[in-house]
Formats: sequence, C-alpha cells, structure tokens
Amino acid sequence: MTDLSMLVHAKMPLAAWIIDIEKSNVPWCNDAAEVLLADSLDGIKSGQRLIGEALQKRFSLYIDALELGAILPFKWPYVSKDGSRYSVTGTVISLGNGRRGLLAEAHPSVSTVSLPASAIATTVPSTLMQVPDSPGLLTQFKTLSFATFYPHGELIEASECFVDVFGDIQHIRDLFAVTGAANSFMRRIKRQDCLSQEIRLTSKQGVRWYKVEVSYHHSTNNVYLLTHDIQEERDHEVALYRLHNYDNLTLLPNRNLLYQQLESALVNARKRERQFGLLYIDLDSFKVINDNFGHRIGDELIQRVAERIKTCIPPRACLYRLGGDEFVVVLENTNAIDELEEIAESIMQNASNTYLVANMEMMITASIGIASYPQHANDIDNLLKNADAAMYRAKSTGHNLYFVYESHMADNIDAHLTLGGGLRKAIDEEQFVLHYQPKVRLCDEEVVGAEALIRWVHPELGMISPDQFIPLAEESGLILPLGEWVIRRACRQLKEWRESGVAPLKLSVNLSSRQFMQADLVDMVERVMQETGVDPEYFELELTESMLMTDAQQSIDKLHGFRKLGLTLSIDDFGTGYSSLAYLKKFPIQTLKIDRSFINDLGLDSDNDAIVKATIAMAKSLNLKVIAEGVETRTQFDLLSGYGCQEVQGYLFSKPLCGEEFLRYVNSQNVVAFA
Ligand SMILES: Nc1nc2c(ncn2[C@@H]2O[C@H](COP(=O)(O)O[C@H]3[C@@H](O)[C@H](n4cnc5c(=O)[nH]c(N)nc54)O[C@@H]3COP(=O)(O)O)[C@@H](O)[C@H]2O)c(=O)[nH]1
Repeated sequence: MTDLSMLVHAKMPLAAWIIDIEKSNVPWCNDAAEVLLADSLDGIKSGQRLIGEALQKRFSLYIDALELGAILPFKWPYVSKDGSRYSVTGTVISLGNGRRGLLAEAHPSVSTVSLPASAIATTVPSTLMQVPDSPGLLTQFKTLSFATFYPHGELIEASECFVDVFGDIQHIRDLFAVTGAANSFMRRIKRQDCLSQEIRLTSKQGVRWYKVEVSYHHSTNNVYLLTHDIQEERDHEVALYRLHNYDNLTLLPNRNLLYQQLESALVNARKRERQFGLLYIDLDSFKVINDNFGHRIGDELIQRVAERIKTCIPPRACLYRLGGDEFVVVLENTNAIDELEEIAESIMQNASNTYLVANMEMMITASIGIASYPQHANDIDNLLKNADAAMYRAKSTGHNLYFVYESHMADNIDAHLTLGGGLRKAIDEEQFVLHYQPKVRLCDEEVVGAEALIRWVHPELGMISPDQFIPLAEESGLILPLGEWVIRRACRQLKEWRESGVAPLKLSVNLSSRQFMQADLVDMVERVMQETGVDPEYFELELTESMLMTDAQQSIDKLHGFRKLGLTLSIDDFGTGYSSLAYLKKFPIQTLKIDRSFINDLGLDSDNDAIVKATIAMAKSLNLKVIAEGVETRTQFDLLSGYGCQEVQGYLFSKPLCGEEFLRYVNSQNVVAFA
C-alpha cells in the first residue's frame, strides 16, 4: 500500500448513524455506516432502516432510563463481518419537536473482546454518565462534525466539533461562500432525500474541501448534515497530480501532460481542420557539463535554459520538459510552418547565449527538430518521432541548428535503430574497415601522420559513418571490443607500412569515453602493441577534454601509464570542452588538436580567430604541438600558418582514404620523404 493510500485509509470517515429511539428506526446513516451495519439493520434503504427485534429490546432499557431522567451516553462494542472491532458511542440528540434521537459513531477499537457481528447496537451501556438535558445535547459530540437543520436551512443543533470547525452558524447557507450555491444545495437535498458529495465550504480556517453526507428525513422533517474535512487528501491528490504531471526541476509540465495536450490538439485540429506543430529541442553536449561540473550545476543550467526558452516562445505555445536535456514546444492552431520556424530561430538566438551559473559564464546551444500535423504525421507518436528525427539530423549536421522534418530523416533513424541489433554480428564478422586521413606539416606541406577513422561496411546499408554507430556501441558496451579491434588494426597497418618501406608516419586512433574508463585499457594497449610489434613512438591516442575532465586525477594516472609505454597523446576537439589550464599543465599530453568548429569561420569571425591564436600561443607556452582539423580552404591554411600552427588535417589535402588510396596519396605527395 502506498503512503497516500494508507493516509486516505486512515482518514476514512467514521461510520455514523442516528437512531430514532421512539420509532426504533434509523432515519439517517452515512455511507460508512451502511457498509458497517449491513448485516445488522433490516432493509437499509433511505428512510426505512428498521432496527432489529433484539436491538429494539435493548433500546427500551435505555428509553426507560431516559424517562427516569438519566441521559446516558452509550458505549458498546461492535464487531463487523470481517472481524474488525469497533467501539460505538451513542449520544442523545434532539430530533426537533421535543423528540430525541441517538447519534451513534463507530470508532476502530483496540479492544481484544470478540463479539459476534450481530451484536450491533446495545449491550448494557458500559459507561454511564450524567449529561445535561436537551437542548444542546448534540454539543457533547466531540469527534463528529454533525448538525441538524430545519428544511428551510435554519440550524436546529450542531455538535461541538461542528461549531469548532464552522463557528456559530445560524443557517445552512452560512456554510457557503455564495448564496446561490446554498439554495441549489438545499433544493437538491429535498429532491434526493440523501446525498453524499465533495464540496468547498467556508470554515473558520477558510474555504476548504469537505465530504458532506446529507439526509432529509420526512418523518422528523429534519435535515442531517455530517461533514468530513478532506482538504488534506485533496492536497495530497494535488501533490500526486503534480508529481505525475510536472517536472520537479523546472516545474514545467512533463511528458504525461504533453501527451494529453497533443491528444486534445489532434482532436481539435481534426474537427476544425487546423494544423498544430511541435519543436523537439535537445541541448548540445549537455553531458559534458554534467560530467565536468557535476549534476548540481547541470540542474541549475537546465533551470536557467527552461526559463530562457519560456521567454522565447509566444504566450499561446506550451513548453514541456521530457527529461534530461530534452524539451518540447507545442503550438496549436497554426496554419504555417513558418510560425514554428520563427520560434526555433528565437530559441536559437536567445537560449544559445551565456548563462550565469554558480558564478561561471556557461554557454549552451540547442538542436531543434520541427514536425507539424497533418503534413508530417497523422498521429501523435509519429509526430513526436518525426520531430525527433529532424532534431537528430540537426545534431548530426552540426550544433545550434534546426531542421523541419523530411521523410528521408525517419529512414535514417530507423536505420540507426536497426543498426544497434547488427553491431554485435558486425564485430564478430569484422564488417569494419579503417580509413586514414593525412596530417600535413604546415611549413613544407609534407604528410607526417594520419588519423585512423573507422567505417562500417554494412552488407545491406553500405558504408556507415561512425557518427551513426559509435554512440550505439557506447550505449551497448560494444565499444570495448570494437575499440580494441581499431587499435589492433591500426597497429598492424602501421607495421605493414613500415615493412613496405614507407617513411615513418605517426598514426593516431580515437578513444571513446566509455573505452577510456575501461580499467585495463593501458594493459590492453600494451598487449596489442607487443603482439603487433609496433614502434610506440609512432602511435598516438586522441582523447577529448571531457573524457579527461570526468575524473581528472584518474585520467592523469592513466595518461602516465600510456606515456610509460612510449606512445604520444593528443587532446582532440580542443576548445569545445571545459578543460582548465591548471589541468592541462598536469596532463602528460604532447598535442592539441583545435576543433574544426573554430577553423570553419577562420578569417570570417574575429572571435574564432582570437581563440585560435590564443590556443596556439598557449600550446607553445606549454610546449605542445598544435594541429588544426577541418581545414578546407587555402585561406584557412594561410591564416593558420601565420598564427604558428604546426600541422593541419582536412579536406583541403584529403578526405579519409582506405589503406591503399592513402598509400598512393602519401607516395604522390611526399616525394622527398620516401626516398
Ligand atoms: N571512438 C572512436 N571514434 C571514432 C573512430 N573513428 C571515427 N570516430 C569518430 O567519429 C566521428 C566522425 O568521424 P568521421 O565521420 O570519420 O569524420 C572525421 C573526418 O572525416 C572529419 N573531417 C576531417 N576533415 C574534415 C574537413 O575538412 N571538413 C569536414 N567537414 N570534416 C572533416 O572529421 C572527423 C574526424 O574528427 P576528429 O576525430 O575529431 O579528428 C568523429 O568524432 C571521430 O572522432 C574510432 O575508431 N573510434
């Protein structure tokens, strides 16, 4: 049982009923009493609940006592059909016109006395106590909030508990904030005789939720009202609703509410022949922030981003957080995709700015996918899937972009998902090859090295890029055997080139983060190098800043392990992560590779130029070699040369080539080196 259901159970209303002593019937009982007394009362029907014969006899004893002037509150045990024990307390109340009744309430009992279920109403009273005579007898009633009214609503009598809760009211309408509500309530009671309802009443504590059980009894012409405060349950229900439907961190509606809004948007759009659309937003490289600064900072950034996105969308659009770094914006009643694109642009311009988090200026960008009903899908699941596919395309094309869905994008995603299944088989069947991209020395344009880049030659899908399957290999853990295969294949290739007389070239391989965390990584590399007999001086590992910063101290130990083997180490994609200068000095690395995002706009964006110049200067001061990746134009090459960069890699010289093509390329370029 959950905490909430236990609480609700504990708050179950007490069973309460009124006994008309003279008529020996029960003019009123609440729902709980109806369940509890089902076996003991004959024909429990509204207004016709008759007391059984045995009970009638016992009551006559009590009536006698009353006539002798004693007002006796009753206490008697009661055992329900399921064996639960209760202590029933009876209190004399006025039924109007000088008639008396007994208001009985059953409290769960801790008593161990076991009595048959039929012992409902009276054994001889266990406690006899003198209480003041009517009026005001009901005021003795301490635990139940109960009141009787004349049919027009004037109060006859209220229990002490009722007065504590609602104050000294004169009329039933005093319980209602609005008179109209009171009148319609009274009309309903007369129509239905009895009703049980959850409503808001004005109490001394303010307006609160109550469960009211009301009964109009024709023979006494009285209205009986019992109230249970259910505000706490309502608060818990609201809290539970919030928990299920809102994101705790950003307080934005979550996936549940997203689906609800999309379902209703779909119904409206179909009915009115309108369109609606959504933007699927995923923050770029958010993992890097979490990994480097911890989840507390990551969470704070997510909150800031959510606030920023909210300011970039029109008031009629709704923002949801799906979890992690994923958000969705829904825009209903739109007739143009342009409107969705405008929102995407506004998010990219405003959200992709700096955020002040924990006294640090942080930058984050977002990739956005757009899909709209009915152009891109006819149902909710496909609409979300297609917006996700467009977002995925934006992410794989570069960051801080948005794409509107096109049908081929879903094919890519489908392929992406089916690739996962084939990966294990592909490793077993060695469906992979390495391609090699030359690294060129700037001063003389000689090829001095290469980067080994994996490709999957899929039997049906053809050549698949590592961007598509490396993340899957990481997720599934298959990156470990795959990574080992890459290192072994690269070492063999290096050995083959050396044996066939190629001048010494430094060959680098990429390590993935999961691979870098592998406990026996250094041992594995050492084993493969010994096995293949490669000269460690010509073998290099490329690692990213985020990998190293995840656990900087452990990284330093691991890097020293590699250095002891004699190989060199390079930081890849430099500038995109968050490595600090202090750590850079401690990492035993030899090379910085400037990320191609800085090279793209070289000469066009003064900020990028400044970053590249500063990186080169810093690398020099740390005695590190600098290589620039993604060099595609002569202008970029010349600028890098002017800034003092030592090596370049990029399409200006060559795309990654298969082993044979690479050899041909090197032979054609390095006339001098391969004498
Ligand atoms: N863990 C491993 N990761 C690997 C391995 N092989 C590759 N990768 C990573 O996959 C990413 C994509 O690689 P790829 O598609 O091979 O792209 C590389 C180059 O083709 C591309 N490049 C190089 N020059 C240019 C250029 O001038 N323009 C341009 N648009 N692209 C260019 O860059 C990729 C190399 O990047 P990097 O590794 O950062 O030097 C990529 O992240 C690979 O790292 C593997 O075996 N294991």
